[in-house]
Amino acid sequence: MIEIKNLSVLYEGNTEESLSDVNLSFQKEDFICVLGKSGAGKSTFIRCINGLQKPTSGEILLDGNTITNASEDELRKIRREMGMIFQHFNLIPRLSVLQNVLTGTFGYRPSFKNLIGWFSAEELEFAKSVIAEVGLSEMMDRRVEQLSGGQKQRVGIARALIQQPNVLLGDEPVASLDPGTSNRIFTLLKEMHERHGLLTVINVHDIELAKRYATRIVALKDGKVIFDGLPQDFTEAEYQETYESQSQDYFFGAEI
Ligand SMILES: Nc1ncnc2c1ncn2[C@@H]1O[C@H](COP(=O)(O)OP(=O)(O)OP(=O)(O)O)[C@@H](O)[C@H]1O
Repeated sequence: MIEIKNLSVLYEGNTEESLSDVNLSFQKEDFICVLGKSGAGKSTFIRCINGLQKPTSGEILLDGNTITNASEDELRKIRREMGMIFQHFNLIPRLSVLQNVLTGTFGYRPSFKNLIGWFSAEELEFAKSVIAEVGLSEMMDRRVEQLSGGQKQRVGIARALIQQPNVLLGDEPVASLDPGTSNRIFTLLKEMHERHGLLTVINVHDIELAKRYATRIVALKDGKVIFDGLPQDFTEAEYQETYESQSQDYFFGAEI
């Protein structure tokens, strides 16, 4: 579904590549957690997939169509296929849950409709159904600034779902949340992955979450893929190589 071929990124002014000859192939069934210490290249990787960052060399294909060399018009279509969730949610604080979720349709509606804020009855119904899916029906009209972090991320997920994407990308979506809330958000993401057949690729710092929820782990170090495999095969040795430090025993001592 997504093919990543010889992907490299060298930012202007840097001497070291931030991604270096990355080759990966992702399928619809994958729920991928991307691990790596700070600066390993995780955000750059996600930004390349959704076309926000142009690689220095290499190519990314979505269902056989180039993302890397797409025109602005093609890129707009490709981005509609890809929902994105963020660490800091990127919501509009003074708008309601419903209004924020509806902004997820802006990429594919005529701009005059966005300007006057006109939505059809079907669009409103669909927005309400995705809000129900993330468990926020009771809060539909509440301003987003009044919500907790976990609730805000649920709005972020609903805003991605309203696009009816085939791919969901997340750049550290739980980094600002406590462990219990992070687990609940991952449970929701896994449900959405299974229910909607969404290829999911998420950067995460928390290895425990990755081991619990991912169907596949990709680890980056200095811009290179150093592990691509099943969560159970990401053991102490892989942890040490990825983070250059020893893991806490409980990660590997117990079944998680
Ligand atoms: N716009 C940029 N210009 C120059 N260098 C950049 C830019 N963005 C990232 N880098 C560099 O690229 C490398 C990878 O950064 P990236 O943000 O992709 O890593 P990361 O794994 O997501 O880190 P973190 O977990 O801290 O967010 C780092 O060395 C970083 O300094």
